[in-house]
Amino acid sequence: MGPEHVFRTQVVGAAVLDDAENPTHFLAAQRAYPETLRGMWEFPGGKADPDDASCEAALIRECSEELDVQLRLLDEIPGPHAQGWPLKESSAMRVWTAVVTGGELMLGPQYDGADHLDLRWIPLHDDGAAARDLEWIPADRPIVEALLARLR
Ligand SMILES: Nc1nc2c([nH]c(=O)n2[C@H]2C[C@H](O)[C@@H](COP(=O)(O)OP(=O)(O)OP(=O)(O)O)O2)c(=O)[nH]1
Repeated sequence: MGPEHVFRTQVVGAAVLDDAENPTHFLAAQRAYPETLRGMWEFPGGKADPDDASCEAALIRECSEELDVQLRLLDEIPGPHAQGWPLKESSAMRVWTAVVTGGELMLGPQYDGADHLDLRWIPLHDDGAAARDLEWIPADRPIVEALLARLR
């Protein structure tokens, strides 16, 4: 896929950090559906709709709907395409670091959302061991590496 490839579906994802200045953990979410992705870990987010004013607005909306929290976006983790990181032939994801500015994340057994089986804070300063140990959606692995490299 060359740099001119157009991805039909724009996905957006958040690498939610526990702190903007001195992050020690980021949030990973375990997908509940579809069956082929069930149990795999991802960045919370979803598809941008035509109604969203921007990808940033889409990401804030998705996280409000799915996680019931307000996010402040920090920096984009730039992927190899203008549309971000390729997921499939037809889709790519733009990813931002972010912090929670409103609401409260429900983790572990308290989490009752339909989209995820589990939400977990993953430590950043173990050389990426805990992050790499999760069974990520395969397309997310390079994004995880870029995140770890950026926050090292
Ligand atoms: N949210 C998210 N989706 C990802 C990641 N990696 C990855 O390959 N994907 C894929 C899975 C899905 O095919 C697509 C995102 O769709 P989604 O199901 O999360 O989006 P949505 O909430 O708008 O869902 P829907 O209404 O269409 O069900 O991108 C990731 O890290 N986060």
